[in-house]
Amino acid sequence: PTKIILDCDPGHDDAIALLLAHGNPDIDLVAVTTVMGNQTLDKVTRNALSVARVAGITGVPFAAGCARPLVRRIETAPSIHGESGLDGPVLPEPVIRLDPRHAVDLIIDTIMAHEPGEITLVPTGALTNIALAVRKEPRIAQRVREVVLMGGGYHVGNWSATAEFNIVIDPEAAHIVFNEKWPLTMIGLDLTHQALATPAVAARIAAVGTGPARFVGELLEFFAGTYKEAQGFDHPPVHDPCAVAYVIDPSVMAVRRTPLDVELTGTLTLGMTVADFRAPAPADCTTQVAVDLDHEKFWSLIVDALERIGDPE
Ligand SMILES: Nc1ccc([C@@H]2N[C@H](CO)[C@@H](O)[C@H]2O)cc1
Ligand SMILES: [Ca+2]
Repeated sequence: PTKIILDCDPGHDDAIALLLAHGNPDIDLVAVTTVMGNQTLDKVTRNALSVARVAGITGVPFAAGCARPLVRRIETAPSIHGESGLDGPVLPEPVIRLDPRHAVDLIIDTIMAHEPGEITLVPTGALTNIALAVRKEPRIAQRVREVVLMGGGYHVGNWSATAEFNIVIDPEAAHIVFNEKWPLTMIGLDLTHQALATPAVAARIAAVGTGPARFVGELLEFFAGTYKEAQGFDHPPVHDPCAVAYVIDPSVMAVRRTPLDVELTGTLTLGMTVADFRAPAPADCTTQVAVDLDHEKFWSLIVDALERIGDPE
């Protein structure tokens, strides 16, 4: 199995990414860290611990990270995720307790305790924790197997005309992460807007018939409502599990090697992830973007993970 650290801001789709990572046998979830974003740090952290209880995750360290971006003021997304950050289902009282370390230290300690090339970093929120980790311990840049992140978009924005939420709420952190020399796969909105939770998908999930499946159903019901209201989508795009799915089975999406960078001074383009598709990609290009999703294979991974999780309680 591939060992991953999931750095997240639950968030409806982060929660499903956590369930997928836990349920899929090809993933070894070695640590979970939280970062502000969809809601404040205390809320997303409490949400992560609640999802851990729903999923039956034990023996995995969870640590809270940064409560605000490196430079700018915090910005949350209650219009999509609600006041709690995980509105919809009843959230069970957490049973596991937080690791006492800061997320940045848990990330560094975990990577440095494993052999080079063993740990894959999977950020599905702002890149604040990841940026600070690689500044505090630069050696992680050559020890990490790869960074597979949900964020950005080469032709799509959702928090502005040109920028995606995870990137634009902390563009300086994103600039740091995108410019390290580690292998980096950007799973942006161009890809994740293909991961639509249609009624047929919701029906397949409901048919699993377990508590966690019902929990996901309630998440999707709320997410569908806010996505329709706030962004005019008929079905909600479930972004974050796409990053975990790529780690499980890279054939679930087509990728394209291309230089990437993050705009820090644009008026209309602040936080835009700029992909240079001019051919050929330079020999030293270590970044790639996801372009096309195998919808059927993706959702089957999620249904399979829920079937394997069963009813933990
Ligand atoms: N409108 C909106 C804002 C933020 C998010 C969160 N940010 C990323 C998508 O932009 C995902 O990680 C998701 O959790 C989703 C929708
Ligand atoms: Ca997220």
